Amino acid sequence: MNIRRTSLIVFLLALAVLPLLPVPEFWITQANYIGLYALVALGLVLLTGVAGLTSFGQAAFVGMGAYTTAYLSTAHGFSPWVTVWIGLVITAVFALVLAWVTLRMSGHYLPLATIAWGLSLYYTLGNIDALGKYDGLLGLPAINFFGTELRSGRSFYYLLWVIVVLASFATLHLLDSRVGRALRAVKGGTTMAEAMGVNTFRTKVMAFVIAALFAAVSGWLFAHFQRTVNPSPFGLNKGIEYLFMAVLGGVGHVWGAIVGAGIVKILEEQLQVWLPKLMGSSGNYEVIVFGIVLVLVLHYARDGVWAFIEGWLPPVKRKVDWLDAAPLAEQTKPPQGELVLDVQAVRKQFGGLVAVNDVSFQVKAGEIVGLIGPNGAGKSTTFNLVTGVLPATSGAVSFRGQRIDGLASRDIARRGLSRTFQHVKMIPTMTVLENVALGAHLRGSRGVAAAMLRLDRAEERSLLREAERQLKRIGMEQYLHEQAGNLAMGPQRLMEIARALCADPALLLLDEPAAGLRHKEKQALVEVLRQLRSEGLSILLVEHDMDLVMQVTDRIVVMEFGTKLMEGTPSEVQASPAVRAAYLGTEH
Ligand SMILES: Nc1ncnc2c1ncn2[C@@H]1O[C@H](COP(=O)(O)OP(=O)(O)OP(=O)(O)O)[C@@H](O)[C@H]1O
Repeated sequence: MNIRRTSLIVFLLALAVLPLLPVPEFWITQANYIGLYALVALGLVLLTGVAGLTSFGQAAFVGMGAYTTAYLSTAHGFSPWVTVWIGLVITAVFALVLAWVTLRMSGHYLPLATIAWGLSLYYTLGNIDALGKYDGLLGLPAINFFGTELRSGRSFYYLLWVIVVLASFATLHLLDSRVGRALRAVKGGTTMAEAMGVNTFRTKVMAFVIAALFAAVSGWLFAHFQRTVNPSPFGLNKGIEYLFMAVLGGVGHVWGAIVGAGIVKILEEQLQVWLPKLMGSSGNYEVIVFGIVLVLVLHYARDGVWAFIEGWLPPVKRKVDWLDAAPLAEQTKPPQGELVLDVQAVRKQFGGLVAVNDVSFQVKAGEIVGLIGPNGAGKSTTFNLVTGVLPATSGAVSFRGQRIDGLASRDIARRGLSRTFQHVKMIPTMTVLENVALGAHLRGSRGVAAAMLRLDRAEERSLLREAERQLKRIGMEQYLHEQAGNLAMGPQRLMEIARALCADPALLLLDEPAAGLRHKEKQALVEVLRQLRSEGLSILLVEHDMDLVMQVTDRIVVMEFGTKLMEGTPSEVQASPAVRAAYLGTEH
């Protein structure tokens, strides 16, 4: 048995036996608070650590769960087992609205909006008569668990920690799934994820809602643990503290949430005892210490405490369980010679600059077309117009007879057009296999619930099988379990091609695939491209390496200053004085 599994079992056993030991009640209370906090921090692992979205407003969602159950159980006699669901629904609605409004906007809108949300809920709760204003509500019932009232800290402990452990495993399962890969892809910007067919907005909203729901469950438990609620634990300060726990523990790691919650709770307790003694007066001095610790952590240990623990553990090795998985369905491919891509007088203006000036060209099934030109000629912009990254100012782009200009990248990807990037875009902390499996996102359909409950395994095995098949197709099977971030530039670019192939495209768009490659790697790339063409794939290739372009392309479109200079076979282009002049920068 490996050390990871052993450590996990030891941890779970320790959790299970703690209340049975003759430890002081105070320990149990501490452990309960750690569990309550860990549940909120767990949501932040998904939201901030994995999806890269910062929220200071989680305490407000805790308050929502707590106050819903407090009010309904005291004023209307609802059972906590009913109020938990009502709290979750109310929280989901608020989280959806908040996410809907703020997540479309980039930059600092979300953190700012969550600060506003944290502040406003606190003052709202404190001003509603029915909720007891700042005094809050008293006399909440204890949770009744199959006839047993969970009144003592020890009995409450089990319900709480079972929920925390289940939520941790559900989060781990989610991260190791189709949706989890999409969520990780969102962090580095939306372009790559969208090109792989991920609806990045929906994915972010999903993360926000899940984090809010975890917080609401924590609030529900908190309310019935304390048996009283008031607004102060749900204010902005606490929201910042939750974020601190997640960052300190290791914001990208599920177990970091528990570690962070544990450290903060114990530290807080100790500091509250010692600091007033040291300072000679009472006050919230621990907040100052937390601030300093946070700055130090962000400076010296960005990945938090868990990263250190992780460093001691052996690397996770994925079990190969997909060899007999059902193959994914494939789209019917266009017959050789059929018009695949038709670019008609496409134009892009950036203010006064015409980056692409009424350019037209076509790509037929089974051919490799090169798009070349000096720096700044407009190749990448043309590429982005075709793939939906940029909207065209005018002109038309059709793919297999249907207009695709104006469509989102992910909708274009769905039609069978897949791409790589000039600067490799990948998830460095995932393995090569997982990165490539992201390319097959649109070929799967299982969502969050299936992933959390591990009901997505059959589909997941098929996706991984396909990823392995594509890696083998381009000769990269030896890198399957390597962390993508450890790869040299050549294999990284090949990995991007495998990822694009995983989408089962009819047309592959490669943006400077040979950039940064060594001679041998370029030769390998030439072989890969030829092989793909022989398998009937069409390829549009933007490339600066003339040697490679001349070796693999059937036709070449030359651009200069945003316009199409000429189009022809490699030998025609090589013989053209105009092309030579364009590259040498002389008049023609
Ligand atoms: N978002 C943008 N805003 C303003 N100008 C832009 C933008 N993107 C590109 N341009 C300009 O459009 C022109 C074409 O750029 P583009 O990147 O398409 O050229 P390229 O042929 O791909 O060049 P390279 O080979 O260096 O990648 C350049 O003058 C560039 O500065």
